[in-house]
Amino acid sequence: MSQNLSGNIVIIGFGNIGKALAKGLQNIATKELNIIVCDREEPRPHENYPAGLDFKKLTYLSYSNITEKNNTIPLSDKDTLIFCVKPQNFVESVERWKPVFLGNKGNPLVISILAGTPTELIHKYFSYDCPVVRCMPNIAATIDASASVLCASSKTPKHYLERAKLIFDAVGKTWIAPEDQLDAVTGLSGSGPAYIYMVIEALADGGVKMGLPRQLAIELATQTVLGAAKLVQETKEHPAVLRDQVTTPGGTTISAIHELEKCGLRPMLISAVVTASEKSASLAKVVEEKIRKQQ
Ligand SMILES: NC(=O)C1=CN([C@@H]2O[C@H](COP(=O)(O)OP(=O)(O)OC[C@H]3O[C@@H](n4cnc5c(N)ncnc54)[C@H](OP(=O)(O)O)[C@@H]3O)[C@@H](O)[C@H]2O)C=CC1
Ligand SMILES: O=C(O)[C@@H]1CCC=N1
Repeated sequence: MSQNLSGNIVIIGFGNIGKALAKGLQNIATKELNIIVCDREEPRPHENYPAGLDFKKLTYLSYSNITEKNNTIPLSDKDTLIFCVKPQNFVESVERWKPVFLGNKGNPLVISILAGTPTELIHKYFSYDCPVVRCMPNIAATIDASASVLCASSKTPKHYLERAKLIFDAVGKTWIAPEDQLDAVTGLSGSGPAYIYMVIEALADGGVKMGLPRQLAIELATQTVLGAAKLVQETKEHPAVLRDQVTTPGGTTISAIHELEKCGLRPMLISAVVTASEKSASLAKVVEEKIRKQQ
């Protein structure tokens, strides 16, 4: 897989997801494939970094150690820029980093993982010449377990989408989907890990309430979520079929399911995905407004 990737992969924005991608991608770094990360500031000692992140496998650029005057790193067609900043910081990040990376050598692939930001806006503000791919990964990229969904802009030749897929294949599983599904993907698998952490925490609290030690309760809740997810993935059974296999007639599980139905677990999770998808779609306006003010 990694033999087809070469050049530079530049991650702009070294926050939560930027660090996760850097941690995942450092494993495919070679003499021919450099991973460059860019943020406003130098790494701060008190910051949280993913376990195993190795700064020696990365080149780190900050506002203070690179300036347009003293360094430019013109990227070519075989290089890739991945924007990992918040939508409201996209315009500022283009202003700051475009002069560093866009010389006259070529047009790198530009990947945006910004929630809610259409490829058309990336073209409009960054470049109409560069190929543009939009991707929604998730935080499990840190351990090569991301669910990532990709789409290319209509102007982008297919082989660039294939390159983007190779990059995200290195940090988990990937799917290709039409761009109009990316907000729904964001509400489901982009934000989804947060919902599952809440589920794990609440299950563990239930165990603690019933007398289990906290650490054991967290480990059991985690393994239960992992095992249940793996069973769906490996058997490809509908989740309802697997749920029925746990639900012994007159047993414990059906009593709990009755309680979950009364409390509205399913409508609650459906609403969570819907509201996060709608919020994602609304973020395009934030970027549009920033672009309008800049022009
Ligand atoms: N977190 C997640 O699980 C996922 C996030 N995303 C998307 O990724 C993007 C980032 O999210 P997240 O990592 O959570 O946010 P964070 O705030 O954790 O990270 C953003 C990082 O970008 C930095 N930054 C801001 N402006 C610039 C700039 N001009 N140049 C370089 N770096 C800059 C920020 O620095 P500073 O702190 O100084 O502002 C910060 O370190 C968002 O668009 C989000 O929609 C997509 C999928 C999953
Ligand atoms: O919360 C957010 O906006 C980002 C997008 C998906 C996950 N985190």
